[in-house]
Amino acid sequence: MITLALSKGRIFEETLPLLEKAGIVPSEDPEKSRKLIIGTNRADVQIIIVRATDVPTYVQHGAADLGVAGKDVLIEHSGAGLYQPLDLEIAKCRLCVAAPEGFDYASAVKQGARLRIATKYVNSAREHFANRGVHVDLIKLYGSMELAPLVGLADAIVDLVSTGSTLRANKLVEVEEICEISSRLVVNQAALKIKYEALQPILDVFTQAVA
Ligand SMILES: Nc1ncnc2c1ncn2[C@@H]1O[C@H](COP(=O)(O)OP(=O)(O)OP(=O)(O)O)[C@@H](O)[C@H]1O
Ligand SMILES: O=P(O)(O)OC[C@H]1O[C@H](OP(=O)(O)OP(=O)(O)O)[C@H](O)[C@@H]1O
Repeated sequence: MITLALSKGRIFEETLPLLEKAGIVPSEDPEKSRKLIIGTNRADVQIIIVRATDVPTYVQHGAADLGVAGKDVLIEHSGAGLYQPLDLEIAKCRLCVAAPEGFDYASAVKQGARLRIATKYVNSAREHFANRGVHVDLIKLYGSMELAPLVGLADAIVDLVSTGSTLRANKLVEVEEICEISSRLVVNQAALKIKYEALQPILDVFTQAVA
């Protein structure tokens, strides 16, 4: 049995066409079903539905043989035991620093001010501000980062931006790009050896599909 870990929403939807090319069709839609283990048209392939941030953990421990996870998630996770053979170029966005429209971020940085930064991405944020020599207090949040500066919890945020509509709706502006984000295939290193004959054809199809 091959077990693939996916999160509901954009990762599941954007991975579907790749799976189809590999001849794998899920037998249920995770948006409609409460099942966490979904079968496929192939008796030897199943899909487990997990939180996006949990995908690397399931694959690292071998509870899933492979999975799809955003680079943002992989940077925050240690990545130990994970083979990352492929950028699938799906779920594309960028990790950014954003601040309220009226906040002069550049001069605050120039003056050496200590900034309060709210984010789910503490490792990425810590590294970014350390590289730039900006003093920050990081405030860990688990979602809706855009709210933090609006209610005085933070001066700025580090979050994902795609169309920019969430920032605009909350009167925030992007002040720095940290890195581009897309989702990667992650494979359990031991599974790749033990289940090579079953896994390699799937990896090959995915590789061709994104070439
Ligand atoms: N607006 C976006 N546009 C494109 N890709 C995005 C966007 N937001 C997030 N992503 C990418 O898709 C991945 C999955 O996002 P999703 O919103 O499904 O989960 P999440 O809510 O961030 O995670 P969790 O449920 O664990 O808190 C993210 O890790 C990121 O790589
Ligand atoms: O620049 P935008 O296109 O507005 O996308 C950015 C938003 O998307 C993500 O959130 P989340 O995945 O929770 O929201 P979504 O599913 O509505 O994109 C991210 O945390 C931002 O809030």
